[in-house]
Order: sequence, then structure tokens, then C-alpha cells
Amino acid sequence: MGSPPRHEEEEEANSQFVNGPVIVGAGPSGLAVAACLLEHGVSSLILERSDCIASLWQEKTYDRLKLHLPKHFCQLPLLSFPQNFPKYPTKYQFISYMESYAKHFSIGPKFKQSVSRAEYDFVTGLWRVQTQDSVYYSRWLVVATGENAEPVIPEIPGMESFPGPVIHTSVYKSGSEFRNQRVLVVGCGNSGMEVSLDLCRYNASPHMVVRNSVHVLPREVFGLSTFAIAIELLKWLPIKVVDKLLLLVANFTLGSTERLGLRRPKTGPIELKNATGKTPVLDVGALSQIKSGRIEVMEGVREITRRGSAKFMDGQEKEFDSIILATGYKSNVPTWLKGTDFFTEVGMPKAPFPNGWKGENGLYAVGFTRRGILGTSSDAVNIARDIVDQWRTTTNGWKSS
Ligand SMILES: Cc1cc2nc3c(=O)[nH]c(=O)nc-3n(C[C@H](O)[C@H](O)[C@H](O)COP(=O)(O)OP(=O)(O)OC[C@H]3O[C@@H](n4cnc5c(N)ncnc54)[C@H](O)[C@@H]3O)c2cc1C
Ligand SMILES: NC(=O)C1=CN([C@@H]2O[C@H](COP(=O)(O)OP(=O)(O)OC[C@H]3O[C@@H](n4cnc5c(N)ncnc54)[C@H](OP(=O)(O)O)[C@@H]3O)[C@@H](O)[C@H]2O)C=CC1
Ligand SMILES: O=C(O)C(=O)Cc1c[nH]c2ccccc12
Repeated sequence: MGSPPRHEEEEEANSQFVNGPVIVGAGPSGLAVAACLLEHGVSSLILERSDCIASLWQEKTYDRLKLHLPKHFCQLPLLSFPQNFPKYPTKYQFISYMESYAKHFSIGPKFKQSVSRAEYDFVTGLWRVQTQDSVYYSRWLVVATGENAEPVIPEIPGMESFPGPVIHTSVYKSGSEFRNQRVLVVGCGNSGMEVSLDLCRYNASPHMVVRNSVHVLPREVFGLSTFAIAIELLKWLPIKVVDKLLLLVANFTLGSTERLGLRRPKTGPIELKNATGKTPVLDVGALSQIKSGRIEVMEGVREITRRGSAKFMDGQEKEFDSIILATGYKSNVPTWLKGTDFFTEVGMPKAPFPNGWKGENGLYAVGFTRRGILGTSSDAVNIARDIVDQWRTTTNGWKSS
């Protein structure tokens, strides 16, 4: 029996130099960067932990999800949505667009490659990117793992002893699994609102926890997208004024949300989005279910009991069959990217938009703008231009010196 290979020999056998950037993540952001690079003749290697592109959309979203911004805000650079898509495409249409996008540019990511560590080697001037089976070396590392890489699971006392199912919205598919159930929905962002609405359609009884304040805006006003109106107004007016107008319109069309238990933050919706990343809820029907009492708004949860009830901050106690955590997502960058202070401890670029796309030594970040696909597109164009400029001053990606 031969002795087992030494660590360095093993690494040697499974390592490869990538003549172009390594992109981590085959979501919209990774694909957009790859496409913009190919447009200028630069190829790249995408490493993706799951076995498909756009895995967030394919595997972690509910059946009834539609884009809630009009389609022209959600398309990637260089290829538009098909003409026949509705104003608010379904998730299936969005996925089919992403599939055609990858096919159009012949982008073939390496699947089932979870990046566990990446760091810059100052000696060789290369990024060393480690997955479970290989090590890749490249001059450029593009982080495209997204703001929604991992679910946020809150620590609620007693939750582990709840007798029924406790799931995060990333595994919720449809209310059909919760028919006639009393369901505690923790969180009131877009996911909490839309899951609660979906549950109503299956005759479940959702109780939605609102521990704080929330801005709810109509998705449309007089047939025009509220988001599009805001973008237009921002070209002429300061944020504070646009926020005032949005709130006027929201109060006019939706009525006061405060009396429904949905207190508004003191800061306006766009100012808050810019400062904290907190996305306002764009209402697609949940509010009318709250008004009719079919969705009950509850205060923060104090404790979950092993008997299957939840105790709330206001002293109420209610029994539930299931719990759905609509508590949002987080970046996973700090778990695998080492030796750089470009990202904060929660895995977001330190530099504010629009400057968070470029780090040092060939490091880039795409899709961390808290501006959805719109932000992704802006980052992808900037990153590709920057890398292509370097590529052109080198031979085959190597410095010609
Ligand atoms: C329910 C929901 C609805 C949304 N709706 C909209 C909308 O209507 N409009 C809009 O503009 N935005 C929307 N968003 C925001 C969403 O983040 C973007 O649409 C988009 O998916 C971001 O793309 P991304 O490529 O940056 O991230 P992701 O789509 O999350 O892709 C990141 C990829 O990286 C992979 N990955 C992560 N870690 C690793 C690792 N260590 N190694 C290898 N691969 C890794 C993941 O598997 C994933 O495939 C929505 C988000 C959610 C959760
Ligand atoms: N149709 C669409 O286009 C949709 C888009 N999205 C997008 O996906 C992204 C993620 O949205 P979402 O999943 O809603 O996540 P968000 O981060 O937007 O919302 C999380 C919610 O959970 C609450 N929360 C977190 N922890 C606790 C806790 N311990 N107890 C009680 N409440 C808690 C938060 O409250 P607090 O504010 O107090 O922290 C907040 O209300 C957003 O950008 C959203 O716009 C989502 C669904 C549909
Ligand atoms: O739905 C989302 O999560 C998005 O990221 C889309 C989006 C980008 N910028 C916004 C501002 C207000 C509401 C939604 C978005």
C-alpha cells in the first residue's frame, strides 16, 4: 500500500489556473458579469454551489411569486425580456429568461462547486479559490454570492420545542401545505406579506408578527408603478420631498396603515432604503386581507411553548399548527472570503453605492447594492469594463511587463 499523498501533492493534482476571472455564484449577478465580459472577448469561470443557475429563484422561492417592479427594471445588460412578457413577470418567466440568457451567451458554470475559502496571495499576485474538490487560481475574483445567500433564523425562546413544523420562507412553496391551519408568520417584509396572502387563498389563518415599523406602499398608482414614479421624481426633487409625496399617495390609496397595527418608520421609505437597505413593502393584496381581519397582525413574539402556542409581547397567547419565518436573508461572504477588509462583518461592501463594486488586487463585488437587479446591472457593466481594460493591457490575461 502506498502512503497517502501529501497535502501539497493532492492540491497540485486538483488545482487549475483560470485564464480570466473566477466568479463565485451563478445567480443573475454572476451571469451578468460573465455576459458583459464575453461581449469583449474575455471568458471567465463561474463556480456555483447548487446544480442550476439562478438557484435562489429556482429553489428558494414560492410558486406564486411575481416580480413586483415592472420588467424593465429587472432585466440584465445586453438582453431584454421577450416582448410578450407581462409587466410583472412570474418567477417562472424570470427563470426562463435567465436560462435563455445563459444559453445566449454560452455561459456554462461549474455546478456543485461550493467555495469554502478564497484569499489573495501577495507572492503570486493571484486569488486562490478553494471548493470541495479543487483549487482555482486567478488574477480576478468576482463575488456574486448575493445578499440573500443564507436565511436569517431568529432565536426565539422555546422555538426548538414547538411541536409543529417551523420553516423559513426560502422553503415555502404554497399555502396548499397549510390548508385550514393556524400559521404564525414571523416578519412583515415583502416575503411575510406575500406568504400571509398566499395562506389566505388556502383558507389558512395567518397571524403575522410585526415587531417594529414598516412602510407599505401601493405597487401601482393609477396604473403606474409606484417605483417607476419614484425614480422619475427623484430626477427632479430631493429624496425627502419624494418620500413625502409617496406617503401622501400611500395614505390616499391605502388609508392609514397605523390603525391596522402597521406603524410607519419616522424616516421615509426611500431614505430608509438607502440608509439601511430595508425594502418597503409593495402591496399586492395583503393589506386588504389585513383590513378584513383574515390576516391578523400580532406584536413581537416573547416565547414559543412546547404546547404549540406563542406568547406575544402584549400578553396574548395563541395556539398555532405551523410557524413560517419570514425573517429575511444574509450574505455569506465572511464565511469564505479571507484576508480582505473590503466587506463588513455582515458581508456587505463597506463603500456605499455606487462605489461598492471594486476592491483591491482584482477583487470585485456584484449585486450587493440593495437595489435588486437594477443594482446588479450597474455593477456588472462597471466590473466588466474594469477587467476588460486590464485584460487589454496584458497578454492572455498575464501582465506583459
Ligand atoms: C423572494 C425574493 C424576490 C425578489 N424579487 C426581486 C424583484 O422582483 N426584483 C429585483 O430586482 N430583485 C428581487 N429580489 C432580489 C434578488 O436578490 C435579486 O433578484 C437577485 O436574485 C440577486 O442576484 P444575485 O446573483 O446577486 O444573487 P442570487 O440570486 O442569490 O445568486 C447567488 C448565487 O450564488 C451561489 N452561492 C452562494 N454562496 C456560494 C458559495 N460559497 N460558493 C458557490 N456558490 C455560492 C448561490 O447558490 C446562488 O446561486 C428578490 C429576492 C427574493 C428573495
Ligand atoms: N415579489 C417580490 O418581488 C418580492 C421581493 N422580495 C424581496 O426579497 C428580499 C427579502 O425580503 P424578506 O424575505 O421579506 O426579508 P426582509 O429582510 O425584507 O424582512 C424581514 C422581516 O423579518 C422581520 N424580523 C427579522 N427578525 C425578526 C424577529 N426575530 N422577530 C420578528 N420579526 C423579525 C423584520 O423586522 P424588522 O424590520 O423589525 O427587523 C422584517 O419585517 C427583499 O429585498 C424583498 O423586497 C421578497 C418577497 C417578494
Ligand atoms: O424587491 C426587491 O427586493 C428589490 O430589491 C427591488 C428593489 C430595488 N430597489 C427597491 C426599492 C424599493 C422597493 C423595491 C426595490
